[in-house]
Amino acid sequence: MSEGLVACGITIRRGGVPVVRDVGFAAPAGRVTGLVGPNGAGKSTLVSAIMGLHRPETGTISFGGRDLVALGRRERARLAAYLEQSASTDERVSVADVVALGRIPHARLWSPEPDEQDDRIVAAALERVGMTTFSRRPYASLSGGEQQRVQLARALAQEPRLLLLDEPTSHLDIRGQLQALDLLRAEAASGMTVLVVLHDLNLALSRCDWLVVMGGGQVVAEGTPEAILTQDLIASVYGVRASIVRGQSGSLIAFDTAI
Ligand SMILES: Nc1ncnc2c1ncn2[C@@H]1O[C@H](COP(=O)(O)OP(=O)(O)OP(=O)(O)O)[C@@H](O)[C@H]1O
Repeated sequence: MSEGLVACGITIRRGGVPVVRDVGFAAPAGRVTGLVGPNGAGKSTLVSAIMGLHRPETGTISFGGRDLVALGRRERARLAAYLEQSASTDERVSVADVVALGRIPHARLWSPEPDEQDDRIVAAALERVGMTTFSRRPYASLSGGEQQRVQLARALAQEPRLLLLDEPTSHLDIRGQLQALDLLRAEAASGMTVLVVLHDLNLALSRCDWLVVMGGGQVVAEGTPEAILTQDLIASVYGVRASIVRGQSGSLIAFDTAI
């Protein structure tokens, strides 16, 4: 397996407080890695640091053996796409224009206008998220879930080798959630490294190849979902009593009560 994303000894302060503390993990290439943990665990801070939005006080972050922290903005954007928790976009533009933003890192300096290839990539990305018929609509006129699909298309249009997504399914209905995760799995199968922050542990259990669990700014577990999403872990990290129901088509977490 080729080397994907590797973080070692990452500490990040926000407002003077170390909210990510000595974090190390790996997200293998060709796999969907889920980053899970309760509110405030430090997931978004960690992911945004991978994109250079917060500078770690200590530690290293590499992708394919290259130091990501040292990369310039344009170089990083050609390598990695980031779907933020609440992606903001100038809402007066059309859906196709929003997706075309994903092509900016690939624009040639001497001819910055999108060409036919860009148009094809934008159209293909819209089709992959089922939003082709919305392409001329004003972005602002879309529902929250539709906007989230368009933002996913923007990230795909960037043709990244590393895709970071912070709660990309928070506005999606159950079908949309499964479609989005299956789309990420298909991208990973063609070699992309995918790191996705999720709150839905059943989605993480059924669709992620690898999980990193954070709690209190630290990584508390890392491994295959089946191996690490145990009753004890859910109780200690989330403070929730749950049982794991093993069925023929996989396992399911049945949540009982907050402890
Ligand atoms: N400017 C700041 N000053 C102090 N603390 C901050 C600041 N910004 C963020 N934090 C804290 O950092 C911690 C980690 O936040 P982060 O957004 O990374 O968590 P998260 O795991 O993504 O949470 P959620 O699941 O709620 O999105 C939180 O406790 C948050 O309150």
